[in-house]
Amino acid sequence: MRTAYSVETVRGAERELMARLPEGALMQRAAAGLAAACAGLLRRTRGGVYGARVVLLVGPGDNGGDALYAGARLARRGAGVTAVPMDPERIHPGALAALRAAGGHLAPSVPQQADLVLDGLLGIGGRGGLRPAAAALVERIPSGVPVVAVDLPSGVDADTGEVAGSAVTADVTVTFGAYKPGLLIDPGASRAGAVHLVDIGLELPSPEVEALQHADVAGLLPEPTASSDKYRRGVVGIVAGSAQYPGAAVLAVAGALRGGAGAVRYVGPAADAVLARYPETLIGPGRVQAWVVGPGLGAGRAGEVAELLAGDAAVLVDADGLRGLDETALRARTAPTLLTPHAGEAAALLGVSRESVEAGRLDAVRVLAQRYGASVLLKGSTTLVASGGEAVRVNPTGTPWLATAGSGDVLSGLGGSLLAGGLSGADAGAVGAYLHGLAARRVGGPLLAHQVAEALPAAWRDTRHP
Ligand SMILES: NC(=O)C1=CN([C@@H]2O[C@H](COP(=O)(O)OP(=O)(O)OC[C@H]3O[C@@H](n4cnc5c(N)ncnc54)[C@H](OP(=O)(O)O)[C@@H]3O)[C@@H](O)[C@H]2O)[C@@H](O)CC1
Ligand SMILES: [K+]
Repeated sequence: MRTAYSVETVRGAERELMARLPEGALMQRAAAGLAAACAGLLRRTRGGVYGARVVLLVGPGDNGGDALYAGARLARRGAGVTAVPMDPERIHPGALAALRAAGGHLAPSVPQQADLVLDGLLGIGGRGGLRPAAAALVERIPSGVPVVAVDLPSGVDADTGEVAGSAVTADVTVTFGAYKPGLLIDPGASRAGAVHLVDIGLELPSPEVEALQHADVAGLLPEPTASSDKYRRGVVGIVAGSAQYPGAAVLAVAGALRGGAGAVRYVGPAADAVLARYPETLIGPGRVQAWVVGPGLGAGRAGEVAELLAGDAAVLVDADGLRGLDETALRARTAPTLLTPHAGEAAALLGVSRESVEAGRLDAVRVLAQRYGASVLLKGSTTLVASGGEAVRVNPTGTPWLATAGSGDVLSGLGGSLLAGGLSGADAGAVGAYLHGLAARRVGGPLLAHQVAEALPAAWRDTRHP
């Protein structure tokens, strides 16, 4: 599991640790880890540190201090180090002295000949979009030169991954003490490059955000045992499709058949289309452990959704099923409920604009989960899953190719199948999103939704081989 902590939590842990350590010790730990990561990168790109041209972009706070101290360490190993301050009047004095003592120097503008650029403009003290002086330096980063972000790429909001205006795009981010949510959530995540965590000894409470990894998923997947039969492995029922959208039913069944349930039952007007493609499907009402309701349902079928939500099986509600959901009925349920909106559907559920959901996805998914008393999977470039007061799960396996017709239908069937296999709403959402993304990456792009469903068994096996 990869865990991430808010700025407030990191600052709290940092205060506690600092009180027990000599002054400046934490910054030295950070700088040592940063310099080691830079030296490793320079070894890979040009064979070593000696003679390398290193440029430091230096902000007014401790993030700039980290960059300067790391620059001093690289200078002592023979690099030529130039520091470009955002504001020459505000620069960490001790760190600047250390750089100068090691042979580094200050320059007023960004040299265009460089082997490595360190972005030490802003770390967890950054607020809002980059101010003009910072943005001007970022614009001058020479293209084609590797960029290492110090703690996080400047311009990325540490707590949410939001980017207001310009931001650094790094090849590597060396982060201190803990991952920050903004390194796992887009658009921040895609600005961070490969993230390298330097342990500086912080003691942290439970995380605000987490991302499953292969081993976590493998541990949660419902595997059959010698005593399993198809009913014990769970039956998932699919209420999807309409005369207008029969394909949604086929794709939801396609996902459900690959999610580990022992049987898939289909209820709705697209039975012929479903059977033609998947003769394994049971047709018509019957007992199930979990329902999937919504994909391709069309308008005017809210009664069917309400009926399923009044029952005692787990329910995954997607797409058209999400229209006009009754908050009180949802909150009264005792079986797992998983809602899987995209940003537009989430906006309708919250009564806000789509733009405001897109701009604050972490908040939106938390509020939805709280308001509806359900687990909520918010689809998007980084899919998020929230449930009660638990850490929000960030899916690390997505690919932009998944933004294609029908891929959400496959995900809903898969998630329902995992619910039928006994997973909680949050686990079914997070594991479903993970496998779905992994399967899509296996297919590559451009992809078709049914290919993602077909690649699910291979993705499932992949989680066993890290
Ligand atoms: N936590 C830890 O355990 C450890 C933390 N360490 C390091 O300390 C870093 C945090 O340092 P920090 O608190 O000094 O804040 P930092 O990120 O340098 O920025 C503050 C400065 O930026 C400015 N500023 C703000 N927004 C801006 C904007 N949009 N555009 C432009 N400027 C903006 C703001 O200006 P002001 O608002 O004051 O005018 C202020 O001067 C952390 O990320 C890590 O690298 C390690 O050394 C040790 C272990
Ligand atoms: K930075």
